[in-house]
Amino acid sequence: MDAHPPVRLLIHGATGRMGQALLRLCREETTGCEVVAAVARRVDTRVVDGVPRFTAAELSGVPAFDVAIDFSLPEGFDAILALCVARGTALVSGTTGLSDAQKAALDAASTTIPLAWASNFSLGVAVLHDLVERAAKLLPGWDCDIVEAHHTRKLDAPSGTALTLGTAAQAGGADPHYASIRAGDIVGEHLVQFAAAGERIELVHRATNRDIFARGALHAAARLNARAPGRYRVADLL
Ligand SMILES: NC(=O)C1=CN([C@@H]2O[C@H](COP(=O)(O)OP(=O)(O)OC[C@H]3O[C@@H](n4cnc5c(N)ncnc54)[C@H](OP(=O)(O)O)[C@@H]3O)[C@@H](O)[C@H]2O)C=CC1
Ligand SMILES: O=C(O)C1=N[C@H](C(=O)O)C[C@H](O)C1
Repeated sequence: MDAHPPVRLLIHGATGRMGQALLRLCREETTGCEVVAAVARRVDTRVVDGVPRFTAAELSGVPAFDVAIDFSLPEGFDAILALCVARGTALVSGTTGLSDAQKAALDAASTTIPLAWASNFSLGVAVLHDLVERAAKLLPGWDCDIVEAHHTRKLDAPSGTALTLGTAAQAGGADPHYASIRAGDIVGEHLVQFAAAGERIELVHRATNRDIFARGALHAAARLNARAPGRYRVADLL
């Protein structure tokens, strides 16, 4: 018998590409989590696979949960952050394209609840982040370019991951430039290139399946549950 009760999850953005991946993994894999509410802007069916669905307008009335996982859009982000603060629950968010005010609100909320926001929940990108900072430090004066490619439905550009990798490059002393490609159904690819006269280094991450992001977020949720308030990085929760 499992000594720990399951972590009760609210999935915010439940009908989207990421939301559907999260709900499927919670059904099919052993995650230590149980989805108690699925929220999207619009809802066609009230209960799907035993999980009650709520519209964004009904958010304040959702049942008790331990951790919210948010993969929605910037226009939905303020409401889920406010709900987690009001209920004193943890929040894992992968929503990209947040404004500076929303990023400041994340910092403010982390004084009262445990929070993990990341532009990319894959292990590979967490490692790439460190490699980029190290390469930038070792290659002063080299040109640094970050090229990201995603599916045509993606709304923000450059991607959140590209901007985070850019921060790593800047921490190493580089001055990165960005380019974005939107084509077909590309899940997510990031190339960080360092170039000088006569030579070039390319560091690349290619995601071929959204489950890597969803598994990373579920792992973060299980680890974040019942932690002290604060802002946690993916690396802190491995
Ligand atoms: N950090 C990471 O590892 C990753 C981050 N992402 C990011 O996650 C986000 C979602 O991506 P993706 O799943 O592809 O997007 P989708 O467009 O497929 O899904 C968005 C979801 O959010 C819901 N939504 C939109 N507006 C609101 C609102 N105001 N209130 C509540 N729910 C809302 C949508 O509901 P409805 O359909 O009813 O409008 C839908 O369920 C993006 O910001 C993306 O960049 C994506 C992959 C990995
Ligand atoms: O919207 C997506 O799809 C993705 N968004 C994230 C980002 O903006 O970096 C992460 C991943 O690349 C997929």
